[in-house]
Amino acid sequence: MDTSKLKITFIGAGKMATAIAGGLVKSGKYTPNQFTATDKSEASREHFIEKSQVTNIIQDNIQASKFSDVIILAVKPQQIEEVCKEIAEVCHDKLIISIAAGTKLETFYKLFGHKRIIRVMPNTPMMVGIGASAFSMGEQCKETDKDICLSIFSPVGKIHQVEERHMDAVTAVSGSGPAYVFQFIKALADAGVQQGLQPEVSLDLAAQTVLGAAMMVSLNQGTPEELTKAVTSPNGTTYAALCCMEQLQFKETIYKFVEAAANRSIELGGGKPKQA
Ligand SMILES: NC(=O)C1=CN([C@@H]2O[C@H](COP(=O)(O)OP(=O)(O)OC[C@H]3O[C@@H](n4cnc5c(N)ncnc54)[C@H](OP(=O)(O)O)[C@@H]3O)[C@@H](O)[C@H]2O)C=CC1
Ligand SMILES: O=C(O)[C@@H]1CCC=N1
Repeated sequence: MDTSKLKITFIGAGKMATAIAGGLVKSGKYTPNQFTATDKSEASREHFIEKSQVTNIIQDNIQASKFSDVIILAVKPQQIEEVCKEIAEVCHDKLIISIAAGTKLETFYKLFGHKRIIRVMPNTPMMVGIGASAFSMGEQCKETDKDICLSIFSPVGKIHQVEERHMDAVTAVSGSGPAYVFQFIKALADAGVQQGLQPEVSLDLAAQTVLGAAMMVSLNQGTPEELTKAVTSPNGTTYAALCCMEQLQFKETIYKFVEAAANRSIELGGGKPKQA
């Protein structure tokens, strides 16, 4: 679709809005003047301008919403209600996209008095064009609204449509996921330092290894199991490490922290976490 005339407002210009706007400008699919952003915090406003190249940033949420076609709600879940109540009167004819963790479509229906809302769970690697996101459509969304949503999130990564009941799982896997991977990279690099490597060499080797392995999965070079097998020589170094990982319950540990994130997403949406 032709997005050249689309006007988009971010309410909240923090880390995630910066990643989306910055990634879209870098992709060349949008120009900085198609975006407006608002933020209460001066530090966030300055960071947003510096990283996204978008300079149209103000403090008035109503003004910023009035003249845009799409409003992206990018404040923390705890700030969503206040912001929606403030801008609802100028949003009757707007497509609303929320990226807030946990907050349900039903909540937005009540706050806006219409159902032209899309819930998206993005992630910060959008800043470098390799995001992963999923979305669920509100009941009054048109097919063109889906096209608009795809035109915003697909230039900066992959996007999947999911049923809303799966949004907590998406949040726990790909929304929070970059943090798990950063922790893994840091630990792998630190372990390399412990084995005698220079810190910058070890960090580069660790990051490049994660990047390469992820690319192999993403480009369908094999299943993770097949690709693991290809690295593992009989009774070799990888085999020794994999035995140790199994003993340390590596997989079970991942299940547990992903469950903790999903449960927190459920709580943020006003629900009761699932029992383990
Ligand atoms: N960070 C991530 O990786 C991801 C975040 N999300 C979701 O995105 C949303 C934003 O997260 P994130 O970018 O990390 O958060 P940030 O805190 O970085 O950004 C939110 C910004 O909104 C500002 N703000 C608060 N109240 C208002 C208001 N009334 N009007 C305008 N601006 C306001 C905040 O200012 P102040 O700090 O002064 O309150 C802050 O600068 C959250 O709902 C989160 O669940 C989803 C996927 C990934
Ligand atoms: O930590 C959070 O709550 C947000 C949602 C997903 C990633 N960051």
